Amino acid sequence: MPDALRALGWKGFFQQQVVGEPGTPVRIVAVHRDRLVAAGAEGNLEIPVRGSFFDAPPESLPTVGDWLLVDMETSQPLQTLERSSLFLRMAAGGDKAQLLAANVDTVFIVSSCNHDFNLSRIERYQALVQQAGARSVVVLTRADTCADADNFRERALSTTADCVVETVNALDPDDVSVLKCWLGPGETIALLGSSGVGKSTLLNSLMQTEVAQTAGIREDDSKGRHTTTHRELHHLPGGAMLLDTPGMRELSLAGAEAGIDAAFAEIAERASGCRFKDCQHRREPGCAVRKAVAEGVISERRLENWRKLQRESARNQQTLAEKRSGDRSLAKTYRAVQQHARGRKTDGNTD
Ligand SMILES: Nc1nc2c(ncn2[C@@H]2O[C@H](COP(=O)(O)OP(=O)(O)OP(=O)(O)O)[C@@H](O)[C@H]2O)c(=O)[nH]1
Ligand SMILES: [Zn+2]
Repeated sequence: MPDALRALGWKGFFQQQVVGEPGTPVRIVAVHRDRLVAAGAEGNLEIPVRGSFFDAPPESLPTVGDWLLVDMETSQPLQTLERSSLFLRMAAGGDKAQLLAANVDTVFIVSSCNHDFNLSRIERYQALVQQAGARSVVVLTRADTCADADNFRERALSTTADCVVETVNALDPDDVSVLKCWLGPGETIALLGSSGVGKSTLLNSLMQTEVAQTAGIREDDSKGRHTTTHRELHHLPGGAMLLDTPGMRELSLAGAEAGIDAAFAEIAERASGCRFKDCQHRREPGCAVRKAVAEGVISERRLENWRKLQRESARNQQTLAEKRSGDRSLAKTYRAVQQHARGRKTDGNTD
């Protein structure tokens, strides 16, 4: 496996898909209206957005982070490789799923050790990341301004069973080096978190430079309007890449029951013991989940949040299904990453 490709995030999961296939692998690093910018073993390549390959529904088009096989003679894409993870949002108008990022390995869910700290919001992000097929690490900033950072850490740890939490002073490059183990060569990461929690600060410390300021460069589209469709993969000093797209802040939960259940595993597990298959865990007789709440095994707050997220996901899914896009394509779009995530869990393989 060539080192240049590995540095771009090429892994066994992609290698196994290209055996005997024509074309050269390249990774999409930016998506523009009229062209894609890709990086490959031989350097960067521009792929014009034209031809039948692009004549597809939005949820099938390549997005930033995707691996494509390209005919290097013509710069024409031949196929998009199956993704190890995939993030999407509802497009403006809410009738289409719009792909935002593919093949992200680890997402740092950023929150602060202060009054902004909100467990239910962290859980929403955990469900999103689970659904996308990536792994999440909760990063709590402002540990330096808080006397009881460990208390926040404990509370964050009370979310999912396999939750990983790090507390940092995001202003200090030495301190954020605790995140190094997720930042090895060829690893792709992304940041999620509300405004002001310290994402740009964290990125700056990770880069030890001031790159975050330059993200989301404005450019003119063909009608002379400014658009902020520039999306980017930044290279971090340790060899990892940070995928920074503005839309990552508006991720949607749609058709995400599997991700929500994975993020609330203790509820999903108990629910299989409920008398009714469609039990809402409210006042139904024989409800194993309510029983666990009464016994103090499941928190009432988490059950309430699980319900809220299931509602949000179902409502968005319904909107997509009613409009042209349909739920079948979304289910299909997600199926592969769910299978990959399950495979990774059972064999411990991160490829
Ligand atoms: N003391 C301290 N200040 C921090 C820390 N993290 C962030 N800050 C400060 O918090 C403020 C907001 O941080 P940003 O990095 O701009 O937050 P953001 O998440 O990028 O915000 P958006 O760009 O709005 O999404 C800045 O003034 C930072 O200096 C930290 O760990 N310790
Ligand atoms: Zn029940």
